[in-house]
Amino acid sequence: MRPTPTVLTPTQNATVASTAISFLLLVCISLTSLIAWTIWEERADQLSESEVTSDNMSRSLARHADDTFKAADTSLLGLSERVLVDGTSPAALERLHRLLMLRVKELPQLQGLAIFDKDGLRIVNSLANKDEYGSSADREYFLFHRINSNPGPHIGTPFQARSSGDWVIPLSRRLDSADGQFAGVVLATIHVKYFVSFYETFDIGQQGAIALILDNGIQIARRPLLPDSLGRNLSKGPLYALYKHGNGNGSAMIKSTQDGVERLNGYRRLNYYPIFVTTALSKDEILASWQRLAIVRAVLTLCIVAVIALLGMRLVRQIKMRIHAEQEARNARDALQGLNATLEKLAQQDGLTGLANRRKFDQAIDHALSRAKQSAMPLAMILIDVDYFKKFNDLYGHVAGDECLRQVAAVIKASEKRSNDLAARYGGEEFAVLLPDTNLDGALIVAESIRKALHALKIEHVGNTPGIVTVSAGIDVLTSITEKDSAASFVSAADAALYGAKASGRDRIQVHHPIPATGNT
Ligand SMILES: Nc1nc2c(ncn2[C@@H]2O[C@H](COP(=O)(O)OP(=O)(O)OP(=O)(O)O)[C@@H](O)[C@H]2O)c(=O)[nH]1
Repeated sequence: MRPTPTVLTPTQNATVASTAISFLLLVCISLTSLIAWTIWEERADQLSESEVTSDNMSRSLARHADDTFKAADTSLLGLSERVLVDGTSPAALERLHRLLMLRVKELPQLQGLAIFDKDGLRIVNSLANKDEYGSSADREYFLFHRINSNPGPHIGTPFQARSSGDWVIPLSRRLDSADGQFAGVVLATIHVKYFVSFYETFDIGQQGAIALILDNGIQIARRPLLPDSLGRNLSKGPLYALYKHGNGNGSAMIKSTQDGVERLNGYRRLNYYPIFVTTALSKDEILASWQRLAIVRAVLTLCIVAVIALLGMRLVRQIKMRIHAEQEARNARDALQGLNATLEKLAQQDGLTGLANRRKFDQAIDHALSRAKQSAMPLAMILIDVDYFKKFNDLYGHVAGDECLRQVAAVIKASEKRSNDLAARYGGEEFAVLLPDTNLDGALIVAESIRKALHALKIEHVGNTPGIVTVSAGIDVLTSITEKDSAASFVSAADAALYGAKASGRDRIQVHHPIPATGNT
């Protein structure tokens, strides 16, 4: 046996449609959110990887700068010792000059070495023509050592060497006489381009930057080397603030005050010298490959979401069409049921008078009989017949006869006082009234009221003795229903009474039992 299909109510159908729309929205939003979250996570990973790279580079560059300054500083210590031990006799200075030239050749970072006396006058230098560029009294490093008794190394602001015009970083130490008085300065100048060339060997992208910055914020080397890079004071910038307030190492995303580019800056302090190195990778370049991938992913995701949305909308449309079709089918079914009910009613109605027809009346008798049997209540029937109706038709015509029957029917219909009372056209000019729970007295009252009401209408009928249309009626009342009582016997008893009424002069009521007839006799 095929299972009966489940029919949903309109509310349930609407719920199905809205659930489908909600599901569709949920899928689209979830998918978009998931991809957006993944893309964002990948961005964070990319930045975090670059942070590690930048930190590693800063570490190795700090080590390189330490080694570079250390090698030069070691030479300065050796020279100081030599001057103190050998003195400054012409022969000693001649040996010293050769030694200085040798050191400069050995160490590629060195631009030159020089020793100055307490007045800043050159004692000896590493130049081939040792008599050139005799004084440094105006140089920052000389002025620094003259007033600072600290014997440690000093790294000053870069300047252009008078001998070559190259930018150099001065690394110097103070010379003290045997009695502790300022005796001069021993100086090593280090090529800025030595650092810059080294920094150029690293892959830091087109917009990356590497810088070497003194502890006081003065920049002493940078890649790329801009015209105002060297000697620039960065102590007011955000990177310097971070460096000063942290432990000397770290990283941060900072917008450069030098060229306006936003970069991820890793910074690290040198171990032996008051300098820190910073490696900056451009944020745009770090995120460039991520950005390309993110755009492709976003476009693909939007395409997928659009396809899902389109298919989903089609599905929802089909659901709505199905709901609509079901609604229409329901409406058609309701209309059909209404039509059936009308047909059913018409099938039980008399076309001329609108009263119940014979078929309906027969059904009603059966039903009333079984009810009366159960309830032991009386059941009455009145059969009514228009007197001399053949004559009426003959006198006034069939159409007038029909109209007369309609008027008689209306009078009889008015006798239906209770819901179970039923007035019917029994056939031709004969009518019947079924009165459940009604005894003889009640039935007589109803029959008499019909007869009188018709009198009151005064429908002319010259073929009838009173001159108006009258009716005769026969009544039968069943007080206690037995097995031998049937619809047929019930009707025939009433019919017999009606026959009696006709026979005894018409326009009267006769009861089936031998009870004296009432009326105008
Ligand atoms: N106009 C019209 N006449 C009908 C209709 N049904 C039955 N008749 C007529 O009613 C008449 C009944 O006549 P009879 O049965 O001889 O009875 P009667 O003339 O009323 O005489 P009594 O019943 O003895 O008083 C017939 O002429 C039928 O043609 C109807 O629907 N319309």
